[in-house]
Amino acid sequence: MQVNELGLKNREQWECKGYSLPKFDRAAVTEKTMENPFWVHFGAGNIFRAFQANVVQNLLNEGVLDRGLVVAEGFDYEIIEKMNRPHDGYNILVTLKANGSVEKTVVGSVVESLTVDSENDTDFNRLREIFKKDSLQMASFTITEKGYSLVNGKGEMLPSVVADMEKGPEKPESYIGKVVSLLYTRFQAGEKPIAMVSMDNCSHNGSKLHDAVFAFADKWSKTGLTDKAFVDYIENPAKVSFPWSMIDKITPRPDPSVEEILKKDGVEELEPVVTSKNTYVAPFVNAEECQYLVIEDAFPNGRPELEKGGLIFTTRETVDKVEKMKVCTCLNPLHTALAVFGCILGYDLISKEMKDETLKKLVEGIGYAEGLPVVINPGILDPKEFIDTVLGVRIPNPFMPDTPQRIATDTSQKLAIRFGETIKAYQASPKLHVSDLKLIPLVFAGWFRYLMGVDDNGNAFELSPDPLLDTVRPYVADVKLGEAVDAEKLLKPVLENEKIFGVNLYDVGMADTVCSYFSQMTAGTGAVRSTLEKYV
Ligand SMILES: NC(=O)c1ccc[n+]([C@@H]2O[C@H](COP(=O)([O-])OP(=O)(O)OC[C@H]3O[C@@H](n4cnc5c(N)ncnc54)[C@H](O)[C@@H]3O)[C@@H](O)[C@H]2O)c1
Ligand SMILES: O=P(O)(O)OC[C@@H](O)[C@@H](O)[C@H](O)[C@H](O)CO
Repeated sequence: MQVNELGLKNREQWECKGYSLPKFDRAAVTEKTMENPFWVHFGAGNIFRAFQANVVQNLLNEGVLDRGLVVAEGFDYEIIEKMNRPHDGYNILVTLKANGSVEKTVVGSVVESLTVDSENDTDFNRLREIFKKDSLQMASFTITEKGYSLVNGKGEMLPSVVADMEKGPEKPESYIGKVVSLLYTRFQAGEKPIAMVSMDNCSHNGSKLHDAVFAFADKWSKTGLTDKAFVDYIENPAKVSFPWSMIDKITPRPDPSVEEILKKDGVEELEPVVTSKNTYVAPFVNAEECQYLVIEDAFPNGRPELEKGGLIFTTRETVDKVEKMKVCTCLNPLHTALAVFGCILGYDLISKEMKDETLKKLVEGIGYAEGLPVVINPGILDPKEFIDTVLGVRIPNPFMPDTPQRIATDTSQKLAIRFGETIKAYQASPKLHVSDLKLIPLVFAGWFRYLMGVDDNGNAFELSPDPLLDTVRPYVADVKLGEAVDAEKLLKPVLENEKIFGVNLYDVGMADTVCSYFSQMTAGTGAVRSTLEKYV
């Protein structure tokens, strides 16, 4: 049983093992998609495989859609070369339900997989061709928060961005440079409309994508590297929109326990790959059942009826509220708290952490007591019910192989949005006081303690990748467990960094608390646990 066109010819073999297979005519769908593509997704990672690709598959099965997806990978070409192409774009989605049952679906809705590489003429020219098509309605993105950044940890423009800004849209190297070059192709083809939809977990994600795109369009238009009117095209929402969105579906990395289930069924060549750029991909993806994708309804070239697949289209204001609810209070901050302390306390599963009474109390406190008071009810989802499900069903799901190490990736990029927004809301409130926040500073102190790369037993552990590691690790490099530490002297430059925390922790009066917690957490082995027990 191979996950590819040939291997899927014997449908019975798969169906008798309980796999749901695509019910549409894939050859016909491929042909139509090649001719009239409507949706290109940038970022061929796990969330896309588990969520968007499956939504499109369901709509193809129901006959709501007659065309599939094109996926474009602009950062980690190995994903396309080692996964998508050998498997003809197929992928197995394994849904791990909280009651222990498992649903297996072969997803075949991705009918074209391309690298976004200006050195690869075949793929890049094909993308240019796609961007010239009248039929193209949306380009979406799950490229992680750092994918939108044009600068490094020190705030300096990335060399590839500097080069592209100077050279123009012909042969760009940087991710966003390549995307803007494709938009320029669309502009040149007759200023055709398109929605550029960021689906990453960052605040006001559409604006983040817009700002990065605008920086190139503005520069190129001003320096004559593109037509002067290109920037007006980007800035005209009737031509190019940048809707905000909120996406939610816990999608851990492909896990060996799931690989084993599929192997037992007789599925072959399942081995996951960890690419040289650290993406964990396999011919299968494992995810929870629960999912939400809420998108601002701003599609200048129209859009398919994706609401029939469960997506919610609404106003920007509602997306903002729903995103604040999920990313800033009711899910992602709790994840990051569990990630940081999970790594220090030696956990390798998020669900196991929820059996640790102290950690459970910690995330309940961050969610219900500190976060919930600043959540504005978005109307389409109830915040209290949402957090009840997150803490009662989703995060503790023992069948989900999610790890603190995955979630700890890029923590420096996430603290501002996951906690800073709450701090700002306390600052702005006439009734609430930043000094009431006792657990959020505990997570910040925990992050500094995490950066030491030494667990609570005093053993070294490997930190998850993060673009700021080289910048922030040196601040704690000389701290030794059991030795007195002048936390303020060491940590001040970081505590002041609004980019990391969303606020200057001195200005909001939280720096002293973080320093005090950090000193307590470094008092010796076991000090992280005892500090948590003291304050939670
Ligand atoms: N996995 C989840 O549970 C989940 C849920 C909701 C939202 N998301 C969002 O989706 C993003 C991707 O998650 P995933 O599960 O697909 O991760 P993944 O590790 O499977 O894939 C990451 C994707 O981002 C790309 N990427 C990584 N660094 C990049 C960079 N510097 N520039 C451009 N592209 C880069 C990779 O090439 C790959 O396509 C997350 O960062 C988050 O914003 C994930
Ligand atoms: O994907 P990241 O790296 O932004 O964050 C890690 C997790 O918190 C995240 O992936 C959640 O699983 C997801 O946001 C749930 O919808």
